[in-house]
Amino acid sequence: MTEKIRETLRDSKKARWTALALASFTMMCGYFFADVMSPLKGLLEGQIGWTSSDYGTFTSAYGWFNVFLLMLIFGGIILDKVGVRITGFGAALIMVIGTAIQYWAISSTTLQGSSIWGIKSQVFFASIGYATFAVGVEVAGITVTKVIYKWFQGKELALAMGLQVALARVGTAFALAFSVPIAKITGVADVSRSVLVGLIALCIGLLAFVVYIFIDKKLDQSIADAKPDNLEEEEFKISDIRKIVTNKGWWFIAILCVLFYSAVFPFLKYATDLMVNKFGVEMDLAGLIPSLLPFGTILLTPLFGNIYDRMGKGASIMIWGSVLLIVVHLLFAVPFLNNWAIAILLVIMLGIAFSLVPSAMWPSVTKIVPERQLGTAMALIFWVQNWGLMGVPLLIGWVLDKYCITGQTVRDGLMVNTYDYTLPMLIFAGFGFLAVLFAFLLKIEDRKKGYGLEKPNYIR
Ligand SMILES: NCCCC[C@H](NC(=O)[C@@H](N)CCCCN)C(=O)O
Repeated sequence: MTEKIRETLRDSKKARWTALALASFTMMCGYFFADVMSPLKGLLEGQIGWTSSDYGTFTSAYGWFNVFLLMLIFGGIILDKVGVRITGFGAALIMVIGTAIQYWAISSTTLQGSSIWGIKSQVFFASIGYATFAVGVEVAGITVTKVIYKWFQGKELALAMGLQVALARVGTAFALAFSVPIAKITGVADVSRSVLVGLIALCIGLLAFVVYIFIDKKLDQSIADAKPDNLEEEEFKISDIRKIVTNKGWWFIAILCVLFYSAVFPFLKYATDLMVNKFGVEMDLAGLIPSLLPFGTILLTPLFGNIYDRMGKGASIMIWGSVLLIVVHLLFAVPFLNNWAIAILLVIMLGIAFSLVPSAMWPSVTKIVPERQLGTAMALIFWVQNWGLMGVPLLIGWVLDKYCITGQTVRDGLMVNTYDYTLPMLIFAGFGFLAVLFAFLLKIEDRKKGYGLEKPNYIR
């Protein structure tokens, strides 16, 4: 049996790392686009008259279809039923379509001045585009998890997942660092230009996935050739959903995930604005400090993944990452700590937290559910998480508009509000406290059920 398994294409280092590179590239483009608007909050206010609440509505649209129309869950079920090739291609195509809608909305002048259901038309359609894109990028995310498990099970699983996340962070870092310069490249600020660059990147990402499809076919063929004729694999059944949602360990990971990520991704959406308002950084440079966060994680996530592969301690890694998250957000909340050097230090610390938890969390899911349920289990975790990714930016936008406006100022010749970020940062720290609690519960559950979260992934 062991002999047979060794004969599949996944045993070729070149093949499995190439597969990882292609799928991760598609995700990197998706992550670039996901955050391309984040550093543009100030420009959106000045150039096309968006308020913080408009911006909050737009960013929260990320979860509209995923959460309310259950698109993510359908995506997970489709993934477990039809496999990574069709699902991944469909997801990449949906990303391109959503991005194109958003580009049209942002660049259109005809939408300005009207509204739909009380939302500015331009905000509404940009949000629809972003919500569509979000279905694609989230389903692509779960597909890539299954892709990595397919190629790396019993091998460098957490390292591979860490590298995929690291490349995704490169996409985020590029968006945070270059979105404003791209918008201003001609000297006249145009936010739609950054969105267009994202659209082009995603078209290339789609092509990369098409290439992946050919390698994946070869892998399946090699697995079929190596498998004894009488060995039937158990297929995913809809009743498996019940098994997933009655699994306590799965719930602890899902809740930890929503809490932890709610204190990171929504924070990033406002981080550029925080740098300007609290730390007095010039708007053109303000995106650079938050962009250090993904840069740090690029090295650290695979590093911690490698440690998990070889030494285990997955549940403990998640606890330490969540503790660090609280420390960072509490320090961000302290009013007199307002020097930009402190902001850099805190972002670096947040980068460590943001490497620890994901490096251990995603490989751990594969230890809690069997492979045939992996797509659906991941989709359900992402679904729970998307409530946070959708609700928290909305909450922070509302809190800022309602409680945190301290005055007005002229930036880049445009009149904008100034904000006190203490309250939003305390809210983020609160998520961190709850995350630590659930990380502990997960560790206890692991001890009871013997998932092996504290054990190495690598089978020698
Ligand atoms: N192989 C799966 C890795 C998941 C990585 C994880 N992504 C998510 O949690 C997404 N649901 C949210 C992506 C939001 C993008 N702005 C991550 O750590 O990025």
